[in-house]
Amino acid sequence: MTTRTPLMAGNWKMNLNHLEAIAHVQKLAFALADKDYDAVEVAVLPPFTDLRSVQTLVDGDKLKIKYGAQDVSAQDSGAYTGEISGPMLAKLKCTYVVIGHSERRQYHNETDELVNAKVKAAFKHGLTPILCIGEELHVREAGDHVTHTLTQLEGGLKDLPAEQAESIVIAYEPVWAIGTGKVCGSEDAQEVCAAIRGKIAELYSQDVADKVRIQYGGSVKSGNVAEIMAKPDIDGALVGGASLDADEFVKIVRFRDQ
Ligand SMILES: O=C[C@H](O)COP(=O)(O)O
Repeated sequence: MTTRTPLMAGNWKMNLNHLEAIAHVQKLAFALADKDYDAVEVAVLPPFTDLRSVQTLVDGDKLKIKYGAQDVSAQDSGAYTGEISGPMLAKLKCTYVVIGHSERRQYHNETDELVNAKVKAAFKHGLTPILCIGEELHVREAGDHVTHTLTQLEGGLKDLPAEQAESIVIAYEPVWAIGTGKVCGSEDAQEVCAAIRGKIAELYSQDVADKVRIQYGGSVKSGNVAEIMAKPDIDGALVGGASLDADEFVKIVRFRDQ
């Protein structure tokens, strides 16, 4: 039985400028102790413009907090105005990169094909993808949430070798629970996360499936995180709004105390 270290990641979305980012990470660093990092991997996912400042702080103060980006280009370089490449993020020593967040799928028309290309670009440059999948409300109401989410999973993982797949992080984020305050019931979240692990076992092997960390995301707060984390196939949370409040995010990291 593989032991998976929980990953609590704060997706700041389009919030906090680079000065605010420094103050925020300093607050987190001040509050978090070695025992927190021993139990949980903690990461922040700031906007691109903050990454250099966060890197300087993390390097300079030798912080144990990890960081990453919210998106990556499928291309390595070239005439792609506005895009940020894998090599650029690798140079900033990012550990993680969020790929296929529902806000990218919805507002930037990202398809499973593009998401798959971005996953491959991330691995090519030594970044660990946090691959986001999950259904909209109408899909859940129709009872198609598992099929829909597994189709996105298969699309995102297409042609990915097992040695890469085993280190990917999957974030199950039901779109209707994002930023709405409507948290998906822990049983419902577990149902989909178990199905995700089952599909990975089918696509690769049980050994690979046992290694992959699956996060839940959607209105996670200190008040509901413990119940969610009690589920066997949920290995962490991708936290949006609540990660902007340092005290609240620290409480989420300390989910075992809630
Ligand atoms: O990436 C994070 C998710 O979209 C969840 O956002 P939220 O915690 O604000 O609902």
